[in-house]
Amino acid sequence: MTKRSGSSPRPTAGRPDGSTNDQRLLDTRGPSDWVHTDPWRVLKIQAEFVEGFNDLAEIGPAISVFGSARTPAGHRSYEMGVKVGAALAQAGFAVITGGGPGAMEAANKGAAEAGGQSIGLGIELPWEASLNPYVTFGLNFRYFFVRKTMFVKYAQGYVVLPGGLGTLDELFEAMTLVQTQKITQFPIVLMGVEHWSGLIAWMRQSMLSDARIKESDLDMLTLTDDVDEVVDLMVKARDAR
Ligand SMILES: C/C(=C\CNc1ncnc2c1ncn2[C@@H]1O[C@H](COP(=O)(O)O)[C@@H](O)[C@H]1O)CO
Repeated sequence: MTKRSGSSPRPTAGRPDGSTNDQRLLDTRGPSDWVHTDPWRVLKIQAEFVEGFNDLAEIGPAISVFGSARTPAGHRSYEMGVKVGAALAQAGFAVITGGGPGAMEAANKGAAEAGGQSIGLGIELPWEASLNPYVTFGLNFRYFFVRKTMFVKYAQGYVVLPGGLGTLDELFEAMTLVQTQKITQFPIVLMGVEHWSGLIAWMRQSMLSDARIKESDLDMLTLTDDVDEVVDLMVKARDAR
C-alpha cells in the first residue's frame, strides 16, 4: 500500500535503487528478526481473533466449563465434570473447555458421550500439549487473552469446577466482566462446595467487610454440587435471553 499526497504522480518504482515491492518480497532473503517484532505479532493476534470468531460463530448456545488441568480421572471432581458436561449437552448446550486434561477432559467426555458438541480451545504451552480425546471440535490458540475472549463471547454462562491458578483467573475475569456490566445475564456456577467455600468465606470476611466488593457481587455466584440445579439455572438464563 502506498500513501499519496497532493497531486504528485504515483511512483512506479518503490525505491531509488529501482527495485519493486514484488522483487523485495520474492527475490531477496534478509534477516528474519522482524517476524518476532510487536507490529508483526499484532497481525498474528488479529489472525487468531478472526479465525476464532469465524470458527465459533455458528456453535449455538454454549456453556464454558473450567477446572484444574491436574484433576485425575476417577476423582470426585472429575466425575462431577463428566456429569455436568453430559447434562449440559442433553439440555442442548455446546460445552466449551480449555481442551486440556483433568477437569477439562471430564467435561468434554461427558458432552461427547452424551452426543453433544464438545469444544476444546487449546493453548500453546512451554511443554507439548494436545487436545484431550473427547474434543469433537478444537482450536489451538497462541495467546491466552485471545482464547479467553472466546470463552466469554461464545458462552452464556460459566461452570467452574475445583481448580488452581488458571481456573481462578478465568473465574475472576468473568466476575469482573459481570460486575462492570461488560456481560449481562451470565450465570457463574461454582461446583465443588467443599473446594470453594473457603474462598467465598474469605471474600465475605475480607473483601466485603472492607467494602471492596458489594453483596451483589457475591450474589452473582451460585455454589452447588447439584448438576440439575446447574442445568436449570443455565436453561432459565437461556430462555430469558
Ligand atoms: C498441567 C498440564 C497441562 C496443562 N494444560 C492445559 N491445557 C489447556 N488449558 C489449560 C491448561 N492448563 C491450564 N489451562 C487453563 O487454565 C485452567 C486450568 O488451570 P489450573 O491452574 O489447572 O486450575 C483451565 O480451565 C484452562 O483453561 C499437564 O498435565
